[in-house]
Amino acid sequence: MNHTPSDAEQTSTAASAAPSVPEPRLRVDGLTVRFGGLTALDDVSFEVGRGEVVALIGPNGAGKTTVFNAISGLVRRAAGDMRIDGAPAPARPTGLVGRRVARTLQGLGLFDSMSVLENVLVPLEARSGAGGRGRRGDAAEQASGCLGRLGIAHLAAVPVAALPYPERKRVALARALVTDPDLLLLDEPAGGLGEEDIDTLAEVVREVAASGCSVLLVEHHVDFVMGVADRIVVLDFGRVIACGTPDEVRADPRVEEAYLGIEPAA
Ligand SMILES: Nc1ncnc2c1ncn2[C@@H]1O[C@H](COP(=O)(O)OP(=O)(O)OP(=O)(O)O)[C@@H](O)[C@H]1O
Repeated sequence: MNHTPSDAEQTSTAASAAPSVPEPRLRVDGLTVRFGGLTALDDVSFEVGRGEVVALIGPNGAGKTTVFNAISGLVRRAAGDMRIDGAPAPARPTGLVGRRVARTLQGLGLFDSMSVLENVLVPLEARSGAGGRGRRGDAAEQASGCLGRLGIAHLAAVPVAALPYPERKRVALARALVTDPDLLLLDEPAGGLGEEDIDTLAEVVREVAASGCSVLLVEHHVDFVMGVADRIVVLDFGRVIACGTPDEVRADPRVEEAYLGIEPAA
């Protein structure tokens, strides 16, 4: 007997034949965070794909750092779902262990009395616990390689306290990159840097993304963001007011009004 497939069967066959779409590296869906009576984030949704650079921009107090803190499990969500490679993001920071997520901090958070190399070894030693001799050797090699990648290998033995701010920022970036993360969260990476250092930073971010690592960055330096981001998410008063390519976001009158400081045309 001839069998003509029903619409439902056709749809089901088409669905099973369709190539599976990989999960985004990070999916934030309906994220809401409250501090007492203040709603710092209100139903925020966006994604970061694999090897994609996404920038979060917005005025002071818009909620950018709170997004990072929520992803890191440092603040409690009132609502929303967050997934890293399809698995729920942790509710506590310790839940990030083993998740291949690294973050830099606005305040850098370096150990000033320790050398550059010792600082960059910290996450590797934390990962391997006490570690055996062999693993310590591997870690030192890995850390030195990372310092070389960021052009600061010659500073390995220098105490961090003796370094000028731009070099300290490179150390903080090296400490995040040394664990070879799949998702890198950069909190104001260009802040306090001169033009030359910002150009170098942009190159590093592009290289990191080209290697498959996804980058989510919070940044006020608009030229850096426009040059390095594949997509930009604009927050204002805890809500997403625009999302798109740099050109799309630049042309959006809501963004000009809220953030870029240009009066929208009447
Ligand atoms: N731990 C906290 N307790 C109470 N309020 C907080 C806390 N953290 C942030 N906020 C408030 O939440 C809102 C969002 O702050 P957040 O630091 O995320 O903004 P931001 O966009 O990163 O700002 P900036 O660009 O100045 O760093 C602000 O009104 C801030 O005062």
